[in-house]
Amino acid sequence: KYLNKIKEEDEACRAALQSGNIFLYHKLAPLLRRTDSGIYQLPALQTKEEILEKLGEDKEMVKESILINCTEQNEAQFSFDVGTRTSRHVIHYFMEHTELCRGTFVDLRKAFFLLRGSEAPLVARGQALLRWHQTNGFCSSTGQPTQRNQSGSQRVCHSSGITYYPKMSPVVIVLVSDGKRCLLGRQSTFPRGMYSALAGFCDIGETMEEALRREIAEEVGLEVESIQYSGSQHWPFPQSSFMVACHATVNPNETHVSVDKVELEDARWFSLEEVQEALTIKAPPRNNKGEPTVFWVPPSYAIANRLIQEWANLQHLKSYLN
Ligand SMILES: NC(=O)c1ccc[n+]([C@@H]2O[C@H](COP(=O)([O-])OP(=O)(O)OC[C@H]3O[C@@H](n4cnc5c(N)ncnc54)[C@H](O)[C@@H]3O)[C@@H](O)[C@H]2O)c1
Ligand SMILES: [Mg+2]
Repeated sequence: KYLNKIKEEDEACRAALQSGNIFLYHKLAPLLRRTDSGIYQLPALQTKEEILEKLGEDKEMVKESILINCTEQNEAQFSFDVGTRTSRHVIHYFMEHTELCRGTFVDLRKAFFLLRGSEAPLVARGQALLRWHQTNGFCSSTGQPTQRNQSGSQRVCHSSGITYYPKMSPVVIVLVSDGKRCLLGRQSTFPRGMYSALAGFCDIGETMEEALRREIAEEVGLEVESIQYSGSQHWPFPQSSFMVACHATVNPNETHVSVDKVELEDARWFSLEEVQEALTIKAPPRNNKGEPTVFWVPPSYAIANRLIQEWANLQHLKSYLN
């Protein structure tokens, strides 16, 4: 309820910013702090904190922070990108003084690896909102500048009256099984050796089930028999996607895979043993060119990993019951 209030009411949001926590980014790369015990955290800065006070007149810019969420104690959480402003003074200040907040700006993919628990989705959400504001400054109907509200939950074109809201693209991601094996594929852009569950963007007007059946038919030429929903995830790469994750089965007598070579470099069936081995790999061994040398699957922060883990668990349960 409180989150909704500060999202909608400019005055309440300005007040929340006074005592709220701010997470810093530089050109969409979040600031992380390494603790003495070697754990990485998201440093939550306060508007009154030394580093922000030192900005002098530019301190006003902090008012442009975007509301991300609030904690259970009703502390508002904001994101602020120091790298997008023309003021070189500010950018240099932060790049040279990151030690003041005992941290460094790191690429979001790396941050996903380093952070634990709820901090990874929080940092992704902060980045997604900043990215959306940075790319939606103009109305696509009139070409006029759009104005944000204080929280950043929307932008309005006062000339056309159109209100724009932060956008996600729905994507269906599916782990196909024939009862004994699961189907994984890779795009040529994936790191070497990494295979993942198949995924695809939903077309306008499609249901999730229709998108799933179409993607599997298009990418590997298989006909899905049954679908089971597993979970969902916001995915910030390369832009905000809303990943809907499912398990699906095919007829064990109709498992011939016909790979669409435009979309995928390869797709094939993997046994439980192969999958189990891949799930134990935290960082794949690499050759002297730095390329992974074994079959591995996406890391635990990706919902593909959860699908693969669930499938392996189910196979275990089945063999135990037999
Ligand atoms: N979190 C995870 O575990 C996980 C795992 C696999 C893939 N993914 C993500 O799923 C997404 C979709 O997977 P895919 O690449 O196989 O999709 P896909 O099979 O639909 O193929 C991508 C193509 O779809 C078209 N397209 C249609 N609508 C689009 C839109 N809104 N944005 C971008 N392209 C669009 C483009 O031509 C693009 O080249 C990717 O962004 C990928 O990062 C996430
Ligand atoms: Mg795909």
